[in-house]
Amino acid sequence: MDDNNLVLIGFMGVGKTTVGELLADRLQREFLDMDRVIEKETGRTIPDIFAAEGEVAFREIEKRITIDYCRNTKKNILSLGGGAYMQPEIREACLKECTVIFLDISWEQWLERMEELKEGRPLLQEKSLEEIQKLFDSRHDTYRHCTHHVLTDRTTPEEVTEIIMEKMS
Ligand SMILES: Nc1ncnc2c1ncn2[C@@H]1O[C@H](COP(=O)(O)OP(=O)(O)O)[C@@H](O)[C@H]1O
Ligand SMILES: O=C(O)C1=C[C@@H](OP(=O)(O)O)[C@@H](O)[C@H](O)C1
Ligand SMILES: [Mg+2]
Repeated sequence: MDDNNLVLIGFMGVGKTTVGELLADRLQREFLDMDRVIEKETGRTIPDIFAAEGEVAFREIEKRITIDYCRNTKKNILSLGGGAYMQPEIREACLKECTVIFLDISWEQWLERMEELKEGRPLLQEKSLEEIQKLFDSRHDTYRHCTHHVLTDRTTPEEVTEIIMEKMS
């Protein structure tokens, strides 16, 4: 395996943070959840940033910090926030500098998990189900521009980690 960062992308709640931690353990690499990095660097929680400054301001902070980590670190496992990859500059930096793993999930399977995901995710609290499904569909067209694609339906985080390990070997 090369020294590239491994970047996990996919919709809110698909398992980027959970799988990222497991993967880092298996590979003996450092794990960085970009939402947590943003919270540490700004001294505020993600919901606080959305509430006080709005989504546009959050996206600017997300862009600056995510691109910095993609370009200027090596050998880490980075889990991105679900919307980060929609920003062309972030996508370009990820595809140029990192190995990008798309964790995919069907809408039906995601719906089963939705209620437990609302806490701490402002977009899931403020949007209707119809709006969330539209966002889900449109984002999936963009996530497909990746290095590796892993469907996570009916698969445990440990199994998803194993699938990624096989793809990397
Ligand atoms: N493969 C999976 N199967 C079932 N539940 C999962 C799976 N991956 C993650 N989860 C659960 O879904 C929730 C969201 O996971 P998380 O890793 O925070 O997602 P993300 O970082 O992509 O938003 C957590 O409660 C986690 O335990
Ligand atoms: O999809 C999105 O736009 C967002 C996803 C969240 O991260 P997770 O994908 O880890 O939930 C977080 O960055 C923020 O609430 C916005
Ligand atoms: Mg996460």
